[in-house]
Amino acid sequence: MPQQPPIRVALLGLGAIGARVADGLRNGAAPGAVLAGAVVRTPGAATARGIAELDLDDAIASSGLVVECAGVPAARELGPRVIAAGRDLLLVSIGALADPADRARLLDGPGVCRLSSGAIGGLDLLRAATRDGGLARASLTTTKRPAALVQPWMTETERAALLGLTEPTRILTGTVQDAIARFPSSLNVAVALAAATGLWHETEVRLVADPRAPRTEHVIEASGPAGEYRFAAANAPLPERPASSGIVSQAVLCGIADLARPGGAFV
Ligand SMILES: NC(=O)C1=CN([C@@H]2O[C@H](COP(=O)(O)OP(=O)(O)OC[C@H]3O[C@@H](n4cnc5c(N)ncnc54)[C@H](O)[C@@H]3O)[C@@H](O)[C@H]2O)C=CC1
Ligand SMILES: O=C([O-])CC(=O)C(=O)O
Repeated sequence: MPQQPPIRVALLGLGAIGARVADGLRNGAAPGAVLAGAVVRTPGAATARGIAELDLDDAIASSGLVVECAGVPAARELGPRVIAAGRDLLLVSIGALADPADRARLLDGPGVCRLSSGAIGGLDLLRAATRDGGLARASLTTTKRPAALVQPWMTETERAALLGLTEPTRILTGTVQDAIARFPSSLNVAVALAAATGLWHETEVRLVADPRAPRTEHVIEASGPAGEYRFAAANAPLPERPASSGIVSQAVLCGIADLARPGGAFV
């Protein structure tokens, strides 16, 4: 069989997850894929790591796949440009799909937008369960350390209260839209759950700040005529950025590998 040329991957964002994905690509962790370069916000941040620094147009032109790991605002702003140019996009900041207009710009092509499973699992089963009205309701309960949940919109008093917690405390109960608006770098998983089930308005999101939580937990519960489902993940947080789970870069590398060498993937 003739060998396929490797798929060239451009990263959008080179923070905690992006840097690990870049290292994985350079170490052969996604066979059939090579790193073309990265789009960064701080000039020099990619070249300092020996990675070609690209602007978005270069990234689109010089790659077969753009992998977004730059956060929800960047995904909303730049993701649609990738798709409009006909280039495929692997989205990690799934929160960019929360707004229906952004969702259409990202999902309606001509480029293909793939969604990373990121920090959670069970989305394939829930997607199947939701067909023919099989799911009526869903919830996500996420637990993280308080320091990982501090947000720019918090007042000094709110921030101090969060950091001073001594017991597990629920700090959000709301819709998927509330969750991603208030915690855009912590609750992409809520939007991933809604994207899989279509239960954009019927999903309740709860966020718990636990000063003693050794891991980041995501518990998904869903039910309806199709059955009852419960998935729990307890992920080790990234040491350099505890807001993100360590598993996410591996999920992204699995996704890239599946796109580079189709076959054997669960779909
Ligand atoms: N789907 C999921 O399960 C998960 C999704 N995420 C998403 O991944 C994002 C990245 O996570 P981390 O790497 O931990 O965050 P991070 O803050 O370490 O990295 C984000 C990087 O993107 C860069 N960036 C921001 N805007 C940019 C732009 N316009 N152009 C180029 N670079 C830009 C920042 O400078 C930073 O280096 C999170 O903000 C979140 O949206 C994170 C964890 C789980
Ligand atoms: O990494 C995680 O555990 C989840 C996360 O930050 C997100 O969904 O934005």
